[in-house]
Amino acid sequence: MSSVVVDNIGELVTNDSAVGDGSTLGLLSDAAVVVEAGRISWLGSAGAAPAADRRVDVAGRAVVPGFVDSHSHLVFAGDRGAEFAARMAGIAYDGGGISTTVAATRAAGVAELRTLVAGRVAEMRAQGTTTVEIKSGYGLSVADEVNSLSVAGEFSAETTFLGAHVVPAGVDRRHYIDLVVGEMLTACAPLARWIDVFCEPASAHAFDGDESREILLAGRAAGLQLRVHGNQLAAGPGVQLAVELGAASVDHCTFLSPADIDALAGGQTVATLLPGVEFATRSPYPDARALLDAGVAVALATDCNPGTCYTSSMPLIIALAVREMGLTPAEALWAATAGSAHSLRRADIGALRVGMSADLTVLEAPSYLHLAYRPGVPIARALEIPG
Ligand SMILES: N=CN[C@@H](CCC(=O)O)C(=O)O
Ligand SMILES: [Zn+2]
Repeated sequence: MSSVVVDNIGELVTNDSAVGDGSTLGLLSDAAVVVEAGRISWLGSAGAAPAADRRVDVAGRAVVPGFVDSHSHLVFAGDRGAEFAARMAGIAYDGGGISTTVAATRAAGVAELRTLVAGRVAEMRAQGTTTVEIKSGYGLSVADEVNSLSVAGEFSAETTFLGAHVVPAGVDRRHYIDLVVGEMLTACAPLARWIDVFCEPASAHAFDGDESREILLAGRAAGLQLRVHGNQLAAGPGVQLAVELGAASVDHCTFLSPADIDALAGGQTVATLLPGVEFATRSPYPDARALLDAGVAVALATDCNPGTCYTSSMPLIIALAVREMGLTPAEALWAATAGSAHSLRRADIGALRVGMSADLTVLEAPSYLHLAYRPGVPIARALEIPG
């Protein structure tokens, strides 16, 4: 079997406190990583690396675990730049613009959607993301949700059925929920690992607590694991429902009550924060410090979508988490890698250890600190390891 040594790593972030400096990030300086068949077979001091068939010299750059973007809506067509401009002029986001994207996505064929998603995934990889979760949710008919998930599955194993994104325009609410938990779920479950629901109290577009519970339980009965969009537009039932049902993740968490934080601290559900959304909707940022100080597991993701946050950049999200939510640079990097992997219940990504996937991101920098220190500068890229 052919082996590759990635050598001359100035600073290696492993996310393994058992190695290196003993910190949560498990920092090693002057390090090397040996890769065989896509897995890490050795890592340690560069001088002690075993012989390998090929060598990639990263010339003293920092290497971090590939970013895990655990929340994205990449399967869409169309553009909502004008909606963004209106929001910057003071119009609040309420989810109503989703119907614009649904119309454009339905009008696009599978081939066009495939091309669009391929471009977005390539854009993410060029910025250091090595795993991306991809949701449906802009089809909202049986055929269009199936098409969206089929395309998503060509690019990721982390596919999420989000038929319960909004009630489509002109469709009776109860009729649509029956479709989501019935024929649509039956058709989509074989194409997805996860089910998600946009849960908001008293929203014209999203689903309330009882509706969300019904949809999530139906998804679980169909073999899907649970994720929730919760507490994005207002405080509400999303977070506590997610914890009660043992969802892997509740995402947004923009408006949290003390009881929400207590529930998260006592449960198994990761709080996935999406600060690009607050940035692009002029909303208050979630109280990340309160979550971390309460011992809640926190992840970071882009939420890349055409409405609330059209960025594919995990480095931007890390910079926002540090500057706007008070995470330390180390907490932010951990949340964007190990934290997000945990939110996907994946033990093979998000850290660099022997046996784990060799998802390495190289930085045009001597230290991971530059991810937040140099916002907007394209310093991160997923490392291509020669086969
Ligand atoms: N809130 C629900 N869904 C997306 C936005 C969808 C859109 O506006 O197109 C989100 O995560 O913010
Ligand atoms: Zn989302």
